[in-house]
Amino acid sequence: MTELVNAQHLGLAFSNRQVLKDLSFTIERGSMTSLIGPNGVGKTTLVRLLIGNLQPTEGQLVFNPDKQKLNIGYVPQFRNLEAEYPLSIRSFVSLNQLDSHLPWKSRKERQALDQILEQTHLTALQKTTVGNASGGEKQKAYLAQALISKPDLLILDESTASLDIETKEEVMALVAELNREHGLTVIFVTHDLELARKYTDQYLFLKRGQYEAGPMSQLDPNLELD
Ligand SMILES: Nc1ncnc2c1ncn2[C@@H]1O[C@H](COP(=O)(O)OP(=O)(O)OP(=O)(O)O)[C@@H](O)[C@H]1O
Repeated sequence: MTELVNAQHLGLAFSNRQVLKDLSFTIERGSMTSLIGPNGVGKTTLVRLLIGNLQPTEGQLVFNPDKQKLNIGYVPQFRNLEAEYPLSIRSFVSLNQLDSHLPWKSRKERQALDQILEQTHLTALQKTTVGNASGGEKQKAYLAQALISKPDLLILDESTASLDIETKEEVMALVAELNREHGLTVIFVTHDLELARKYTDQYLFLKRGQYEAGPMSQLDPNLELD
């Protein structure tokens, strides 16, 4: 595996409040890492650093290949879209397709859409309006929308919270399949240690002023968050 992200002695302070301190870790290409830790410990702050909308106050984030910013796919916590939401799943996914500024889709863009819909098992549902899709289908549509821009890294930010257990599993099984078959690199921000253990191979555990990182097999089996 090659490194995608190398965080070197990262620190982040908001005015006089130090949130992250001397944080060093790597994210390998094709890995699935759970970002865990109690409420308020700095997980969102770290995500904002990775996305590039905050700059570290100490240390640095180095990307491989060397660039200022990664192309990040981001899937937020599930938010329901009402039944009246009129876009089809296909159109919804294409909202994030930034290849051209033409008012119509090129053949290449249509093919890319077909491919993502297939990879996320949404082909048969592509004409369904998002408003009429189930919770799991909606979350898969958000996932497909994040993937259409071919991100270097997919961040699932509590993306399974507030879904029922079966749907959480369905979404994570799909992410794991995308990781296995297409080498997708994933950071899963979660409080759900069961899902983290089942679906991800690495962990980064932020504690107040400290952290732990390593293969998931080394995470304390008795750990409880919050
Ligand atoms: N823009 C900001 N200005 C000042 N303080 C901030 C700012 N953003 C976050 N913080 C503080 O930084 C700390 C870390 O917040 P952050 O949202 O990163 O935690 P978190 O681990 O994501 O929490 P949760 O699990 O509850 O989402 C908190 O004490 C928060 O109040």
